[in-house]
Amino acid sequence: MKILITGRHGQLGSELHDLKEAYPKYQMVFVDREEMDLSNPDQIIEVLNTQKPNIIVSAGAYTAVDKAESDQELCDAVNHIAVKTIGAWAADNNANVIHISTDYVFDGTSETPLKETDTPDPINVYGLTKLHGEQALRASSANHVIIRTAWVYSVYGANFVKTMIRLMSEREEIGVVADQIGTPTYARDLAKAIMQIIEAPEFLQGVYHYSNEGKISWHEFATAVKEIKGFNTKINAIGSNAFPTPAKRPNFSLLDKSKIKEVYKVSVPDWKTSLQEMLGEL
Ligand SMILES: NC(=O)C1=CN([C@@H]2O[C@H](COP(=O)(O)OP(=O)(O)OC[C@H]3O[C@@H](n4cnc5c(N)ncnc54)[C@H](OP(=O)(O)O)[C@@H]3O)[C@@H](O)[C@H]2O)C=CC1
Ligand SMILES: Cc1cn([C@H]2C[C@H](O)[C@@H](COP(=O)(O)OP(=O)(O)O[C@H]3O[C@@H](C)C(=O)[C@@H](O)[C@H]3O)O2)c(=O)[nH]c1=O
Ligand SMILES: [Mg+2]
Repeated sequence: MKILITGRHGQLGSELHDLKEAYPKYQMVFVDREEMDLSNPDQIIEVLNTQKPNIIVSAGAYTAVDKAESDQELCDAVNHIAVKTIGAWAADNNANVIHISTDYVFDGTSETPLKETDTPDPINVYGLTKLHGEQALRASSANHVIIRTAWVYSVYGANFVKTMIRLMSEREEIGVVADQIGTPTYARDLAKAIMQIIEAPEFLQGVYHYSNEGKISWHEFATAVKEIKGFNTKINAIGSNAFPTPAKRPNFSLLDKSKIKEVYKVSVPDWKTSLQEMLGEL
């Protein structure tokens, strides 16, 4: 069984790579930007034809949410057209696709945890291109699982936790938004969940929501990092309007994880336990 993973050097790609030794029964092939430029459909097909994977884990993506607002074409190529291309190849070659999507496909107006049946309505370019990627994969008729996750962090790559540590080591006072509610996801937990899906006796298609357990704001997330790391920086709770960014973010993106727990029996660690684990390794 051969598994091809895109986004080798991203947070999720790196965590999946760390699990490679634990799964010697699979041939896990990782591709980075150089080996497979996701904005180049011909190269995607060429690599897939050479590698002929049984499973594709589509972890590569354009994730710079603010930059995407002025870089829509490239963002669409990577988050939408590449997924369409992967889906078409998988349908023709009977491969399964596990694709990663985002809480940012939702508009943030819900007041209850978001279910897979809730209607997406993105409010920024990144979210829109990710939604178009999901739709293209579904239309491809490839066997697929789409995992929508949220607020991903890891010791690898760039993320909110590492940004907060940098800011807190430089400043005495920072402001962090308190009116955007969701749940962080430790990329290692997500990588383990993906391997559990691969290990499952049956590949049950569809969309699944996955994050860690809990309900917090970015402000509470930053405060937890501060407490665990022992910083003295004052973290002011601010409204989104006091932290203007090119892209709008949803105010509420808490995901309901019932379906993935029920169908794939995955465990969903508490957000703070996972944050402590990650910070312990940083
Ligand atoms: N990060 C987050 O907070 C969240 C992420 N997600 C989704 O989860 C998945 C994994 O995200 P995560 O690991 O955090 O993302 P990262 O930004 O850490 O990694 C993305 C990877 O995609 C690669 N990539 C970007 N553009 C191209 C391209 N043109 N060709 C080839 N590779 C490219 C990057 O390559 P390079 O290293 O060369 O830049 C990088 O390795 C993505 O689908 C993302 O949309 C969902 C919710 C939250
Ligand atoms: C750096 C900083 C950010 N913020 C705010 C901005 C934003 O609303 C929130 C989080 O900032 P970030 O830029 O890390 O978040 P962002 O890049 O929007 O994170 C998103 O990335 C994509 C890829 C996803 O799929 C989403 O699930 C989500 O994780 O914190 C502050 O309030 N103060 C600060 O000092
Ligand atoms: Mg970001």
